Amino acid sequence: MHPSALLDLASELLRAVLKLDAPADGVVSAYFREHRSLGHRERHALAETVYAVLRRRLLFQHLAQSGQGSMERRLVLLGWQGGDGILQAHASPPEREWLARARAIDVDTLPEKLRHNLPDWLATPLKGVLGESEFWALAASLNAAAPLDLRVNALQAKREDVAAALAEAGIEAGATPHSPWGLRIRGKPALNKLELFKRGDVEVQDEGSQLLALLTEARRGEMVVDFCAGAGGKTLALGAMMRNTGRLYAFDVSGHRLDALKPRLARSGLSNVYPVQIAHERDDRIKRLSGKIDRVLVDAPCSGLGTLRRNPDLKWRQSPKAIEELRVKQAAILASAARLLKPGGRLVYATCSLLASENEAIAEAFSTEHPGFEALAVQPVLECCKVGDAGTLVQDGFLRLWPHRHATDGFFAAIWLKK
Ligand SMILES: C[S@@+](CC[C@H](N)C(=O)[O-])C[C@H]1O[C@@H](n2cnc3c(N)ncnc32)[C@H](O)[C@@H]1O
Repeated sequence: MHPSALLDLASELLRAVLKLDAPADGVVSAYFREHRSLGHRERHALAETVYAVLRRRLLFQHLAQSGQGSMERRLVLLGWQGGDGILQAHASPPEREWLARARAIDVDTLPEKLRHNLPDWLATPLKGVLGESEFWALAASLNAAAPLDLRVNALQAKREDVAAALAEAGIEAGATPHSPWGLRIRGKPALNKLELFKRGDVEVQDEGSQLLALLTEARRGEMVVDFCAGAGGKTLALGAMMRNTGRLYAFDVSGHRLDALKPRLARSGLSNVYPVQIAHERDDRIKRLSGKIDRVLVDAPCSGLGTLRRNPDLKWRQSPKAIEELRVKQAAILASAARLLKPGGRLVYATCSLLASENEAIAEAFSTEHPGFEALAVQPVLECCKVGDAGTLVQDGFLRLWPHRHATDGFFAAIWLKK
């Protein structure tokens, strides 16, 4: 690939992503499948450029009002992540002059919106709950890349042994501050060719997701349901907590997502997991298990706004109307999943949303409408699981993780005991 073509490819890819009619990661992957000759570094440059533009879209669109060439080309020049050498060699002299002028603008003098790069419907409630100065810390962290966390499969390996094996492979990894299974990797090395990855000793999983699985305190020999299992990130953690005993049902309406669980299951050494595609949350198969389950995790479909570091397109693809629809779904799924529990059983509701409307509001409404469930405070549960600094992870009895405070994605969780 001639380097001059890279800027053109980046513009073409950005045009496709900015249609915002499909998740950006899917559009980028499809583009790379169509352009097989692109090398690792070229793919990295294109993907990171597109993500840089998505993160600062409002600022860049403002700056790109001047200049020449297509809008996408100007946005690519502003967000380019493939090294300045390529810009020096392959942007035209007028483009380079324009870029120098744009970069010299003091962003701090621009209107708020161009500094936080969030839509109003999202910025307003976040400011409301965090206050002005913390809001800006959150906005900055949402516009940075997320760290790479691993979960060590406790069934097969010890965290310190995995860290030592990674160090031998030249990969620096330190224990995550809260999850007992977590390792945070320095940089973004390719992991899937490592022997310890292939044999299922580790999975890529944000530390926050690990904590959600931990809140179930799933034990040996129990009947457990992961109600919205998806590709099974949390299912795998639950299965390891159960030491590969008992029965762990992985429900989801998406067969496609459950299919993605299968190779991960094969690596994990787990044989206690039963993936089940359900038609909807009131599927007959759920009725049959009613009152028989010890622990239910509801990792509900949500706006995903806690993952903006990884999925910056969501802030442009989500809308208040879509979130209202999700809220109805969340309440329906939680109510239906609750029927599975036996007396003394535990229900965990979780999202990766930052919005109280998908979190506290859903949990509080459930408590009001279900007197047969007693809300449990999250902190003692975390302490029981030997989670460090548990008190810093909770708010009003719920788990509340924030990228700017905890370096995790944004997560919420609530716990109930079935009386
Ligand atoms: C947040 S994702 C789950 C992520 C997964 N737990 C993990 O750790 O990788 C939410 C999942 O809920 C599923 N879902 C949507 N509607 C559902 C329903 N009515 N019943 C069960 N699952 C549903 C979606 O297909 C999606 O996989």
